[in-house]
Amino acid sequence: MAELAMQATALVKWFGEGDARTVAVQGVSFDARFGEMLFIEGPSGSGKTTLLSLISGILRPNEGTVMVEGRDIWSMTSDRIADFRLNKVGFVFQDYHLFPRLTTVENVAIPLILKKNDWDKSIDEAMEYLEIVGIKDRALLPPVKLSGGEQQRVAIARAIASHPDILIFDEPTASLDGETGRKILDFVKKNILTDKRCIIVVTHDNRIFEYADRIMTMEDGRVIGFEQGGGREE
Ligand SMILES: Nc1ncnc2c1ncn2[C@@H]1O[C@H](COP(=O)(O)OP(=O)(O)OP(=O)(O)O)[C@@H](O)[C@H]1O
Repeated sequence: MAELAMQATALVKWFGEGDARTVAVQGVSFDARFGEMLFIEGPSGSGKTTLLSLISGILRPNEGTVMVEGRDIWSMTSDRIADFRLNKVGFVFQDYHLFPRLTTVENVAIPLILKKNDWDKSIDEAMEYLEIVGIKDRALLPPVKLSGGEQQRVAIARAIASHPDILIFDEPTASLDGETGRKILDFVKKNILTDKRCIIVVTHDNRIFEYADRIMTMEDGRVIGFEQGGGREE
């Protein structure tokens, strides 16, 4: 079996207290393996976003552990947790979160600059990631001049600039038409998924389930099942 990139055990997260308490995640355990594309699906409000925040070092669980490289991330100091967020996890958000006043290449260079790299070197390196995602010719344009699929690629280039072990996509196809969505998933599976990385995709879009290696289904803050996905390879 492939090596584990992350192992979550008995995670619990609630918001509010007393009568106002909502238990968003109620005892969730799962692992993510290097080289796999793991989909997390479930109805709105089932706890998917909260779970992602717990495993990516954004939100501290009330109970449970998130083991990465043999350590519970939540037992680390806040500096180490910040380091984990910056270096081990990448996010591609549904609405891309690109900065409109920066050029495409500057958007991709942001994580490199945050790591205190030299500006020119960061731009050069960002160009390499734009080449990987196939839109180097768009480097000097602002994101608003790009199509939805191209903006998604910018977000992917920015996410992989940190060389994350765990790359998380939140509803990657929600703003794309069916064909562009499938093209993006094909591309990600062929070019972004490696045997040293795992990709977690949160989605409602059953048109793309064929790309999953495993599909985890959530309901009311709990995992109600795992299925093998199509594991599609072109
Ligand atoms: N910051 C918060 N404060 C209070 N309740 C919250 C908070 N964040 C989430 N919740 C509640 O926790 C539950 C799970 O929400 P969550 O956003 O994790 O679900 P989801 O499956 O990601 O939903 P969606 O698909 O709509 O994004 C919901 O009942 C939600 O209202």
